[in-house]
Amino acid sequence: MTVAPPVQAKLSRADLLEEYDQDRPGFVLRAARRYGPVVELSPGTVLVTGGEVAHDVLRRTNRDFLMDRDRAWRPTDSRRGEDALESWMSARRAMLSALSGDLVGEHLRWYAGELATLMDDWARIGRTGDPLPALVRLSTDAFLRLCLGPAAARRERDDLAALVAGLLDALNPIVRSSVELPWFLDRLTARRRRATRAQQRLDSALHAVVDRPPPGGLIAMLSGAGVPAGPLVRILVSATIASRLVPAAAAAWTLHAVATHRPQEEPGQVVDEVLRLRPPTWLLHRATHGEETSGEWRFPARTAVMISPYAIHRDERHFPEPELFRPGRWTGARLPAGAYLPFGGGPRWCVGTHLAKAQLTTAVEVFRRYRLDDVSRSVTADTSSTMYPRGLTVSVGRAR
Ligand code: HEM
Repeated sequence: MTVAPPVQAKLSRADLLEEYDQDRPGFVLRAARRYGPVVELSPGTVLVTGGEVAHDVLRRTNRDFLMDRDRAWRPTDSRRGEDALESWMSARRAMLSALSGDLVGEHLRWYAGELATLMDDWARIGRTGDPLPALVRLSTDAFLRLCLGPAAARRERDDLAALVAGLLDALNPIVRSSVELPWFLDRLTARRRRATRAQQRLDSALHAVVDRPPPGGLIAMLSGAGVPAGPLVRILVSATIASRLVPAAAAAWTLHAVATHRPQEEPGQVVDEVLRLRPPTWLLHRATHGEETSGEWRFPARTAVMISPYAIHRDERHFPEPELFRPGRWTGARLPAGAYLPFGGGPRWCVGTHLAKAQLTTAVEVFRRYRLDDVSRSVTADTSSTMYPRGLTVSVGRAR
């Protein structure tokens, strides 16, 4: 027999949103402690904080749990069998394979050099100020250079970077808000029209590149592998957005961890521990269209499912003393599926995982060459969309 997730006690939807907006990660952790792995926050919205259920939901994405965040429940093209989904999945297979090959080796050498130049600049001043904007510029530029190839002119990358930034600026008020309008109202709002225009500008710039891809880059490689222009542009839009703030947030948390703890463990373990405590994508979203069950839980039709890697990564069964930063815990670690999800899971796990982990490991190696101290007054986590550090300042001494 299956049961519906419990309803969060006696709070109106407005009260719930207010409590959530005051301290989103704290809200999620309290809900996990109070109600267990699955809780219905309000009718139609379920929060998953248990790794086992999260793994099952992610595994069944594209079939039973869809990528839709659209509360209007319009017909979706994110379901198995739809042409748009099939072409997306085939483009992502091609991108995954390209990003695990030779392309990344040269890229990492360039990335290490750029990051060292940035650190040298900071060392000259003696401190970073807020490091996030510079890290955002670096991660955006890094992915665009990978796309266009090392020979492409700097100006071409800068032009595309401006369009990516424009689209994210336009999307920001929409994704940061905890209130979602029904689609027929949403599409009439000025903010949605602005986002649509920004997306069209980026789409057409990427189409122009895909029509005549510069040699030696990811786009030329994917075009050469037969990925059609339409799906290629779609996945490039998604990847250019995904490779801007999220990897920069991860790099900023890594800088913070190295400056605060001076960890001596393997760089890869340091990265795993940073992403455990500070997963930039700290909430994942899925939706049911029909009624679904997972283990003992029943998810009614048209449920918005929020999955919290942030809470899942604090499960004491797998991570004793979970709030402590302890990279050594990763030595010989064997975790059950769903216990660690910084890059998601199931068929829609992050396409950039290999690239992102390699960049972060490189970043640990570069950061360690400097004398770093956390001199921030207080560092808090901004969680209105991606989890990134606010208030971080690091004092930077010259390379030893
Ligand atoms: C530390 C850095 C990164 C983290 C923590 C991260 C995390 C994630 C997560 C959790 C998802 C799954 C979202 C979901 O299930 O709803 C995702 C998806 C995705 N990521 Fe990343 N990501 C990172 C870097 C990158 C980079 C560098 C790229 C560039 C290729 C990238 C491209 C993508 C794309 C295209 C998707 C969508 C996949 C799909 O829907 O099929 N990510 N990322």
